This record gives sequence, structure tokens and C-alpha cells, in this order.
Amino acid sequence: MIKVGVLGARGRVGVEVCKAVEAATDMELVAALDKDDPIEGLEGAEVVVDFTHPDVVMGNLEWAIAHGVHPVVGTTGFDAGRLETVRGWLAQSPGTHCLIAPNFGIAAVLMMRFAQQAARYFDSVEIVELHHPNKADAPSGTARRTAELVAEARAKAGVGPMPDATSTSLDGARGADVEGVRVHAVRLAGLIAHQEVLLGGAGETLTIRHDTMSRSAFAPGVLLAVRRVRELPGLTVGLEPLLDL
Ligand SMILES: NC(=O)C1=CN([C@@H]2O[C@H](COP(=O)(O)OP(=O)(O)OC[C@H]3O[C@@H](n4cnc5c(N)ncnc54)[C@H](OP(=O)(O)O)[C@@H]3O)[C@@H](O)[C@H]2O)C=CC1
Ligand SMILES: O=C(O)C1=N[C@H](C(=O)O)C[C@H](O)C1
Repeated sequence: MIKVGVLGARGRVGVEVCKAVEAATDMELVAALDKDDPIEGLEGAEVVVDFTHPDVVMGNLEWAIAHGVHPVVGTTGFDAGRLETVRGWLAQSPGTHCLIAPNFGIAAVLMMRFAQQAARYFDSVEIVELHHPNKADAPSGTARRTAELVAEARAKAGVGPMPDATSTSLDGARGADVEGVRVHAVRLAGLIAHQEVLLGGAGETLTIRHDTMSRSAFAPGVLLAVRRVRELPGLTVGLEPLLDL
């Protein structure tokens, strides 16, 4: 039995994760902690799942890694600097591993991979992410990661900058620039989590769309990561290696 702790246990995703861990026959939920619960409640956990908030996740990770608890992290807000800090903490705590994924939905991971594969064949790529209005961050972690993968694929293939003759616009009209890829964030009541990757070339376009219909979609990916994190040394970013992608 894998002893699992959950941080953010009363949150929208945390609730689903706790249900899934409790239903798994090879796991035991030993701690379900939320805001204001002492993090020492994680003592005894082998793996901690974090779905909290970008402002608190680094403190949680520092504590978990220092105490030899392997983190599986869904919380967003990770840039290159934060990932480097986590690598530094892991180096100080040999034998402790960490997996951080911007999206644990299998279809979302495939959407990112398909966008990465298609990116080099089109002049233009833009990303529109659409989420519920209570989301803490914009753009989403998934959109940032997709943009990074698209930019990397285009650079590797020697594709030049995207055509855009805009010479005047209102602030924000062209979205955020993530490594040269425009990302637009919609916050709309009624939505959960959705993304479109728009690709355009000579006389045709391709749209790759992903829709999260229920937060239970994240649970299988989280359980997979909980089962496998102990065998993945250091820091793993994304679920892709666990899906043989
Ligand atoms: N990787 C993935 O697949 C996914 C990632 N996410 C990400 O996960 C994060 C959480 O999303 P969501 O569940 O919608 O957010 P919620 O706000 O619904 O849940 C977060 C929970 O964490 C609690 N919390 C805040 N600080 C702490 C702390 N220090 N220790 C323990 N718990 C704390 C919050 O309490 P309170 O409300 O009182 O502040 C809340 O109950 C976001 O960054 C989101 O983008 C979401 C979906 C999928
Ligand atoms: O906050 C959310 O809801 C989600 N957050 C993640 C992100 O920022 O990419 C994953 C998914 O989009 C849902």
C-alpha cells in the first residue's frame, strides 16, 4: 500500500483526488490537508499530491522534499526559475523524487503532443484557453506548456517568426506572448477547462481542441503518477514519460 497525503484536499480537484486515492486498492489516504492544517500532518506519507495555489506550492514542496516525501504536483505557476529551485532541493535530498504536471488529463496531454507535432508545418499558431472564472492564474499552466512545446518544435525545425502586421492595438488585444506564441485566456461562468490550438498555413487551418467535462478526468493521471514517482529520479515535468509519449 502506498501511503498518500493530499494538500488542497477540500478544493475542486483535491476532493476528486481524495476520492480516487480512497478507491484505489493499492493506496491508503493517510492525510487530507487543506489551508491552515499544519503541514506536519503529512508525516507518515510516502507521496504527497498537491492541488493548492501557485502562491503556496513552493513552501509545500520545500517541506515535503526535505522530509523525504515524494511530491506529485498539479498546482500551476511553474516557470523555469521555480523548476530550477525544485531541482536544487531534490539534489539536497537524494532518493526523493518529484513529478510536476500542468495537466493530468490524458486527452489534454495528447492535445499538447499533437500541437507540438503539427507546429512546424504551419505559418501561424495561437492558443486560446478557456476556464471557469474562479481560476487563480492566467494563462493556464497547460497553455503555457503548450506554447513552450510549440515554440521549441518550431525553433528546432528552423521555422521563422509568425506573420503579424499589427502596428497598433489596445493593450491585451493580441494576448500574452509566451516565447513568441500568442496565448489568449477566457474566464467564463459555466466552463471547467478547455483549450484550442489554432494553426494556419496557405489556404487552410487546423484546430486542435480539448475539453475537460469533469474534474474526475484528472484522477487517473494523478494515480498513475503516485504509483510511478518513486521510480523516476529527480524532477519529472509532465505526464508524457509515464504514457510512453
Ligand atoms: N495539473 C492539473 O491537471 C490540474 C491543475 N490544476 C491546478 O491546481 C490548483 C488548484 O486548483 P483547484 O482545485 O481548482 O483550486 P481550489 O481553490 O478549488 O483548491 C485549492 C485548495 O487548496 C487550499 N489551500 C490553499 N492554501 C493551502 C495550503 N497552504 N495548504 C493546503 N491547502 C491549501 C484552498 O483553500 P482556500 O480555498 O481556503 O484557499 C483550496 O481548498 C490550481 O493551480 C490549478 O490550476 C487544476 C486542475 C487540473
Ligand atoms: O485551474 C484549473 O481548473 C486548471 N488548471 C490547470 C492549468 O492551469 O492548466 C489544468 C486545467 O487546465 C484545469
